[in-house]
Amino acid sequence: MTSLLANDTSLLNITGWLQQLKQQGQISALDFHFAKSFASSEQADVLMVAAALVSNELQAGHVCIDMPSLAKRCEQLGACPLAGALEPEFWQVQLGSSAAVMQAELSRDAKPLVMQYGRLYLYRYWNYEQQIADYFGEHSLTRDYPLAQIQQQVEQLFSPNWQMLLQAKAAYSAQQMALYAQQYLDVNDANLLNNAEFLSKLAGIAQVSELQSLVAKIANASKINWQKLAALQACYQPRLVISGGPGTGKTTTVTRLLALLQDLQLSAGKAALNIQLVAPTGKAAARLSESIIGAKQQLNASEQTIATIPEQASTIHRLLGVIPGRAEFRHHADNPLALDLLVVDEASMIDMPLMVKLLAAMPKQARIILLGDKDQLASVEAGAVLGDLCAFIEQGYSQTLLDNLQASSGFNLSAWQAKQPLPIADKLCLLRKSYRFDAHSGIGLLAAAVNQGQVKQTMALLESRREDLPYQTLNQDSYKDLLEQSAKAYQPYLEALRQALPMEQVFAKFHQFQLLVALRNGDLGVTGLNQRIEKRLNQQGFITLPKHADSVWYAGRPVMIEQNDHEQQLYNGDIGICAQDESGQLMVAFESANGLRWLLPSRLPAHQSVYAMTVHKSQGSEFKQVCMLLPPATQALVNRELLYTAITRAKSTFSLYADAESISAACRNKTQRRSGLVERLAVGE
Ligand SMILES: Nc1ncnc2c1ncn2[C@@H]1O[C@H](COP(=O)(O)OP(=O)(O)OP(=O)(O)O)[C@@H](O)[C@H]1O
Repeated sequence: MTSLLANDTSLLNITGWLQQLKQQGQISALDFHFAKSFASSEQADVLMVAAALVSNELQAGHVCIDMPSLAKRCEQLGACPLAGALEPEFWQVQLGSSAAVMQAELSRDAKPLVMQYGRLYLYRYWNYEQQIADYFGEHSLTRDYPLAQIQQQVEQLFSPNWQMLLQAKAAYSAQQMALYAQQYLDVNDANLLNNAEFLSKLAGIAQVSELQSLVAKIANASKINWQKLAALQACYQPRLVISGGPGTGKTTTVTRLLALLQDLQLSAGKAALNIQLVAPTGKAAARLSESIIGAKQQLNASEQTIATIPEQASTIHRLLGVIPGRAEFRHHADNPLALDLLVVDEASMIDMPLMVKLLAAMPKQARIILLGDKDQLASVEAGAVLGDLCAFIEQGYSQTLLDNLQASSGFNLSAWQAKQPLPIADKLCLLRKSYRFDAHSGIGLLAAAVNQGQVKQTMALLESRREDLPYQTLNQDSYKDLLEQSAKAYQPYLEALRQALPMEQVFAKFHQFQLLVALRNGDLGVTGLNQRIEKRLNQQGFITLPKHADSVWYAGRPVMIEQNDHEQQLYNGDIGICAQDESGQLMVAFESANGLRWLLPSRLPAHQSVYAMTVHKSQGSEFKQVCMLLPPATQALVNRELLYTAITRAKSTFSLYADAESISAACRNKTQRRSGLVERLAVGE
């Protein structure tokens, strides 16, 4: 079928229209040139508009565009010279009959554009999505280890901290203790512990062994511990995604899970698994290493097993092997990684192209464990892979997996039997309990309220004046207060620098506090706030701004790298602090696994001062105190994931400067990134 307007005049009109959109900044030069590549095709007018818009969607993080959105975008952009373009059916009919569009339901002959389930893709992105759907849609259950061995090892690794329970018993009343023990031991039925007989027996206990035998009487069938289940799932499922909010024990669980698998390997007389740890950024990798080292110290396992768990994590880019100047990596399907098990932390930050490259480089039989928080901001680039995979996380498990999990845990999982079992659902586990925040922690409660979109509850928490949740409405006065508070919070690291304390201590003090914002520019964004905080610290004498207008460097300037530079081994998100060396020369220090690295300021790739940081850049980091400025609701960036991600970066205090309307908008606006991955996994493609 040829378009109604497929003639020279219409093509000129379309080209002019797209040109105008490019000049207005509505579409990029890349979108425009991609559109022009269809200029000599049949139905060129239709294809050019569709191509420009689908390409443009990638910049908003969408992997594809659906027909109603194509029509809506044409309406929003205005004056589209294509008759019928405001109707979804127009696009369905026109693209559905175009020779330049692969109809994925009918054929797999590659074409530049692809249509599937009413969505239009660039071929490359359709193919990425297909590879992820194939990887996670495959049936991959295994039974590599004997049941008795699994049961025994998992009990040992996940045994409760008895001393901690005994200490709690000394501090709590009988009723409080019953509640605490119920939560700590993951007992479903409160009456099992909160009854006269149990309480009187508990009261008489003084030794760990007595406590153990009392607790042993509570049948496993009345408990569910999701951390333990995640570890067991890994015994049967070589491809696993573990999602959980802050402090739900993702690192603790993965460390125990690795110990379990290594134990099983060693007791079967096999070689220990070659395990590698990665994260998307250097900062997140450093944090993963730190957490694994901490979790290993708590492990109830043999020294031999503990020694087989690695501590050093690297970035995904480093693992895959960057080739300077090339988009491909050294490791790919034809040159897979040499490993048996890969742990990938902060998986929500991984965009679709990088995820595909990582999965492609995995050896066929190797295990992969993705860790992350499905509710955090999605990756900066297109896709929301972790979120899409986790769409099935409450779906329940197949009979086979359920039988194995029940047999190895003793838990009653009948409520978790899937009505329609899907391979992807067998690969997911959600950790549901936070071990970091107790029931009274404002941060934990606030994160949960925002995540569930509860506006009233969120406002009530913020207005309750909790110590860990200082809140002020954003106005001129509170803006000044925010500058004052931020400058004050940064003084300790500058004081440490002035006293010439070791740089490690300067960094530790710097990381105690972080101001987070949504915008890059303007008074409410990174640039405006950086300038004002710098000015304030200069007035207070904590820094001395350079006299020459063309110089930006001074001792104490904290910077964040904004571009990967493989030669210098500096990566997007790395933080450095400027300081004088012995000769008085200004250098920038960076922390690394092998200690400090010092670089000349002139050697740094793109960077920016980092008194204020965007929430996006803060992913994978944690700070004792976080202060957030949420811009007015008119900003498209104000959404639930943004506020939730900012809150969950804070360990002890989260202070918010925002107006009520903006907080309410953030709670209500859940971002939807368009992709077809959920549908493809649901039909088991
Ligand atoms: N089963 C458990 N029993 C007692 N404490 C636990 C348990 N699991 C985790 N914790 C504690 O909770 C805290 C958070 O655990 P962990 O760091 O593993 O969580 P996480 O989900 O990786 O956190 P993050 O929010 O940093 O990603 C740690 O102090 C850890 O020791």
